[in-house]
Parts: sequence; C-alpha cells; structure tokens
Amino acid sequence: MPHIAYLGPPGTFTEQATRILTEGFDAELLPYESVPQALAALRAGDVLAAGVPVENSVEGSVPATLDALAGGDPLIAVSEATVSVQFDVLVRAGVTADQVRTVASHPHAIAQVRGWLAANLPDADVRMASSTAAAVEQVAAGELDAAVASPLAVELFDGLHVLARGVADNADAVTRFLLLRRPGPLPDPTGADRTSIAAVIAHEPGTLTEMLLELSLRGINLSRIESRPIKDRIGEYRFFLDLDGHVADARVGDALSGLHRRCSEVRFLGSYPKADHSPASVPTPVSEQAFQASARWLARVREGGAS
Ligand SMILES: O=C(O)C(=O)Cc1ccccc1
Repeated sequence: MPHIAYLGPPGTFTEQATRILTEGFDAELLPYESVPQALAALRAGDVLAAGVPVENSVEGSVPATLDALAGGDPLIAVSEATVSVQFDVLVRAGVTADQVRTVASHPHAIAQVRGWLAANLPDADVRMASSTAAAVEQVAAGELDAAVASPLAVELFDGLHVLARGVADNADAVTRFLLLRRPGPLPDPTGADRTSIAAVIAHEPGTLTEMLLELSLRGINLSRIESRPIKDRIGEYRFFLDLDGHVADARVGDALSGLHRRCSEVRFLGSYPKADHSPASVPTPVSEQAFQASARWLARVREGGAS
C-alpha cells in the first residue's frame, strides 16, 4: 500500500487536510516531524506523496514549505484543500486556567489566538512547537501546561481536558494545504485551476514590473505573490506566484515561456484544481481560440501566404 507523508504527529490540521486530499485513495498516512523531513522522504522515494500546509488567511505563508519547495529536487503540487481552523486549548485533567504557566503550539496557531491568549492566559509563557499535535504530546508528557490544538487532538490522548473550545481571534480563518508529488504526469486542466511557480529575477530596475507584465498581457489573474530572501545574497529575492489557469492553457504556457526568457530561474511548482472550483475568467484576446487563430495566421505568413 502506498505511503503518504504529512506534518505530524497524528492529530495535526495537516493530517486532517491530507485525509481530504487523498480521499478514495488506498494509502497509509505517515507522520513526519517537520515539513522538510516529509519532503525529504518524498524526494527519497520513501513515500508517494506529501501533504503540507502552504498558507493561512491570518498569518500568511508557511516559510518552511516555501523554502523546502524552492530548493532540493523539484516537486509539484497535484491538489489543494482549504480547511477552516478553530482551536481547542488542551490541558491535563484538573489543570485550571490560573495554573497554566506555559502554553505552546505551531507558530501559525499561536498567531491566530494571540488575542485570546492575552485575554485569558496573560501570564503564560508562549512557546513555539513544530506542530499543534506536537504541543499536545508535550502537555500529555507533563512538559508543558497547555496546547493550542485541533479539536481532533484531544481524542488521541487519555487524561487531557478541553480548557477552551472553538478559540480563534478570526472565526473565518482558513489554511490552504497542498498534496505534493515528484514530477510526473500533471492533473488534467479543469477550467478552474491554479499554477504555482517560484521565480528569481535580476536585481535591476524594472525586472519585477516586466515579470508581472508577462502575466497581465495574457490576462492572467495572480492570486498570490510574495518574496522570500535568497539565502546567500542580501537584497535578492525569490518570488512565489500563484496564478489562475493551468500550464496546458495557451495563455499560461505562453506567459511561463516569457518568464523563462526573463528570469534567471523559474521553477514550476504545479498546476492543479482550485479547492473552491472557481473558474478562471479568460479575456477574449487570450482565449484558447484566439491563440490557435493567431498561431495559424503566423504560420501562414511565414509560409509566404496572404495575411
Ligand atoms: O500544526 C498543525 O496542526 C498543522 O497542521 C500546521 C498548522 C497550524 C495552524 C494552522 C494550520 C496548520
């Protein structure tokens, strides 16, 4: 049976998302302690795919995921899922709020409950854990007093108790997760797809504008653009872009070819169906038909035919 890696231990939001992403798939989920470790297992061929968190509507992207995708052997995303996240605060049975001296969770979870922590556990020392469920393990082991975790986590440990339920400073917060694989056949285009890339541009005037022009000229909607430093050179950045459309779409393929000509590095990170199934709006001049008609016209002209 194929194995699928995820950011563990059991009880994380990533486990929940990876179950959604692999529904109907006969596979066994394997927890890894960190995103880089899950992706190393995928690159080594130990697992068929890996489920990872990529961005959150409150705290932004998950840097460990972006960095792990930018370096090392290429991987591609084949599907995405969004999960709305609310938290339970877990303690050992009998522990009351005024006894909590330490509280821990994943940095993205802490960021989403800062207001609640300030109001309800103002004196607790806030610590970061590698995941929400890793924090729960530490509470169960008596190393910490409280964990901010998924409502599913309490069921995995005996002797834990919910101090507060449904905690979230922003009730509508969602996190986006990706299922990653080693490069291979791409998911078919659906008309409601997203393409992810990472691109490095020269540190010169106008290069960012030129990169964006490649997209805007082809009527391509950007759903995310953000930069991460290139680790060994100050002032230079790698841009992570999510755009509407599939690399098999003429306008997207044409734009990516343009980026490849302009950028010092372009890494394709996948074309996959959007979780919300919202179709891309395609302006008439960059429709598939318009691209085909213009290609036929150009071929005619090059053969010496009438234009
Ligand atoms: O730690 C987890 O449970 C994760 O899956 C990462 C995470 C943390 C907070 C919100 C969404 C995902």
